[in-house]
Amino acid sequence: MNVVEVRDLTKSFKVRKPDKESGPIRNLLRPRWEYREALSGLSFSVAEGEIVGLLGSNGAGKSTTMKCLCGILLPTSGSVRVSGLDPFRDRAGALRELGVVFGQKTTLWWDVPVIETYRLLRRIYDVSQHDFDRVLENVTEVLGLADFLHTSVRQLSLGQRVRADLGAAFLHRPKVLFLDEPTIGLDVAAKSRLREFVKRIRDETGVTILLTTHDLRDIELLSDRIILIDKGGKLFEGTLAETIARFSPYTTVKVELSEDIHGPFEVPGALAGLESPLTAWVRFRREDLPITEVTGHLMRHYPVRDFTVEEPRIEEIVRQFYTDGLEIPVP
Ligand SMILES: Nc1ncnc2c1ncn2[C@@H]1O[C@H](COP(=O)(O)OP(=O)(O)OP(=O)(O)O)[C@@H](O)[C@H]1O
Repeated sequence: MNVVEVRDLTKSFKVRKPDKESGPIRNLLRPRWEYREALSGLSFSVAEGEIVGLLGSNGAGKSTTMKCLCGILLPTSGSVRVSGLDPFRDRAGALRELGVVFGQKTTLWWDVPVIETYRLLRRIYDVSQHDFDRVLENVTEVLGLADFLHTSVRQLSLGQRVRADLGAAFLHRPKVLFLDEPTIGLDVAAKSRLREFVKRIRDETGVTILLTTHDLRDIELLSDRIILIDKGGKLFEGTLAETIARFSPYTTVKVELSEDIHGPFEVPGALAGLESPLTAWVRFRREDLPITEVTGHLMRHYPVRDFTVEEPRIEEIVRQFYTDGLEIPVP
């Protein structure tokens, strides 16, 4: 079942059109307007229990999509549904179904202990004391909140604050979590802990997660599937394995030889060559040539001391998308 549905979503913003001919006073008093299209017919869906990474470079339309999904922005056209509800027209209903965490902003009250915000949220969401106690026990354990549940938010480290935010987003047991840059600004250890928590929450509760992030490790370690957007439209969507197969269909094997070879270094059906007298490489399309065939050929025909297989990484593919666009690489 799809918990998030986005269909032909467009969103335009009315913005002042700078008129260089007119002076600043005239621009202020008689502004001219134009429309900036942030989303231009975006469609995607997220199934129950999935973690999907929504990716795109700056200005691609990720935040605008998230805001439409939270009911903060009214789409210009198209539709969004969260658990079957229109988040703009039925905001209260939709908000019960979703929890939101912004890595850059907190939803917690700054001056009061974390537990006090949680108690207030219990009343806002009308969660029974029994359910609240059960979920609180669970998030405290999963997110490791016990040490700072009674500390005011202003005294927390960034990593603790984001974990407390995650707990707050989860108190009413939403079906969907929107995580907007959840690991931004965290150090390596805190990032890694937070990723573990997110994975554990999903595995233990089956919550559906839509994630935007610029951290490519978040994508690699958390997402089941990615959706790449650019200029407000979808460029590609697929599981991590599909993305790798589509955009990086080649594998490279680095070979260490135990002695010089006389003659060329060749593997049928692959590109291959010597890097130095005792090191060589083989590059081949995984779809055309099984790796066992390549390694078998190497072992039979060359004095191989060791070899390493370099599989493509999703991180590299997305990095390439950010820098060069989506071209299928040629070996
Ligand atoms: N309130 C607004 N008024 C005018 N234009 C806006 C507004 N919000 C977003 N935009 C424009 O819409 C486009 C998409 O912006 P959006 O913030 O959704 O991108 P993003 O993918 O979240 O970028 P980033 O990674 O930098 O956060 C951009 O061109 C942006 O300038």
